[in-house]
Amino acid sequence: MLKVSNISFSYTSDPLLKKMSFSLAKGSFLALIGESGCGKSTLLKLIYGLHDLELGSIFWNDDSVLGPKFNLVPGMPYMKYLAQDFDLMPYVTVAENVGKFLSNFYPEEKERRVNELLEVVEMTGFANTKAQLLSGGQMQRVALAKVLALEPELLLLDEPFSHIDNFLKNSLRRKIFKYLKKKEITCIIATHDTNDVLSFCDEVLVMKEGEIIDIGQTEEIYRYPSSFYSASLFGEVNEIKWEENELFVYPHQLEMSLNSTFEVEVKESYFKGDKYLIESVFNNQIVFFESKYNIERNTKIGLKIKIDL
Ligand SMILES: Nc1ncnc2c1ncn2[C@@H]1O[C@H](COP(=O)(O)OP(=O)(O)OP(=O)(O)O)[C@@H](O)[C@H]1O
Repeated sequence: MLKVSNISFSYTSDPLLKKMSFSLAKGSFLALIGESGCGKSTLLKLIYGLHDLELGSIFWNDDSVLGPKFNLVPGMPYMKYLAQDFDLMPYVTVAENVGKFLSNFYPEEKERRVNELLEVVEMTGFANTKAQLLSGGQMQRVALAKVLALEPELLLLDEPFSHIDNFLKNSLRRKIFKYLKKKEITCIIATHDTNDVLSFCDEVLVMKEGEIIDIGQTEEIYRYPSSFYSASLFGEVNEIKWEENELFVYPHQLEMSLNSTFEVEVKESYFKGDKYLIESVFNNQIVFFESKYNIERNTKIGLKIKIDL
């Protein structure tokens, strides 16, 4: 189990992470989400031991994570951290990069393992290509294979699919997360991509200005976000203020209704493939809802909130 207790950290005189505490069970996947610059990468680096904590402690089971002041080689041996810059050796092959941390003592076992991982990241055909000749997305896939090579107990991923095109992303994501579950590798993933979060992560931690503002099971946080900020990290959301009430409602939770007094005026329709996202106005507030069909600008439509959210 990972136990982060009361940690604080800053790069400058401004505090960045403020007394953060949470824990994560073995084998669980946690998504770190929050606006750019809120400290997600820094939190991953602290968990890995790349910076010294100012306050608090981080434990993986009974081992305390040590920063560079106390650890000659930064980074804890049973963890792997995939940074946004991939950290590949450019002049050696893909296979050598992936096998960098594997022992040469058992060459057949090493080759088998490298091939297995190249298969997971769908890079088998590039085994003998020098890393410098790869595209950004291919480099990212090799970097993923490399951090998996030694089967870490805790894997820390910083935007791991950001350079991978949509064509490949979905199947790759399914393969990687399935592999991690099978191996019971605990995983923390900093991401801006809600598809990483909703389908694959068991838990979500929402960060804002260096603090945890929501943490819990993914479905719970999605359905009952504590703020507009948390909800909007999952996509478009409406903050509907009505008399004394304030509600956070996703566009798919609204439906058209003939007799509703909640009447909006349509401003724009955005084609989304299987539906349109309609931008409308109600009491000077922007309201997004979904429609099967395009709706003309200035049309007045009654809406209601679906009972079964
Ligand atoms: N080595 C550093 N020295 C000084 N400031 C830094 C350093 N690394 C990051 N920062 C600053 O700390 C803040 C948090 O950065 P961090 O990369 O942790 O945020 P993030 O939430 O991961 O952002 P993003 O989503 O854009 O990747 C930012 O304001 C950043 O400029």
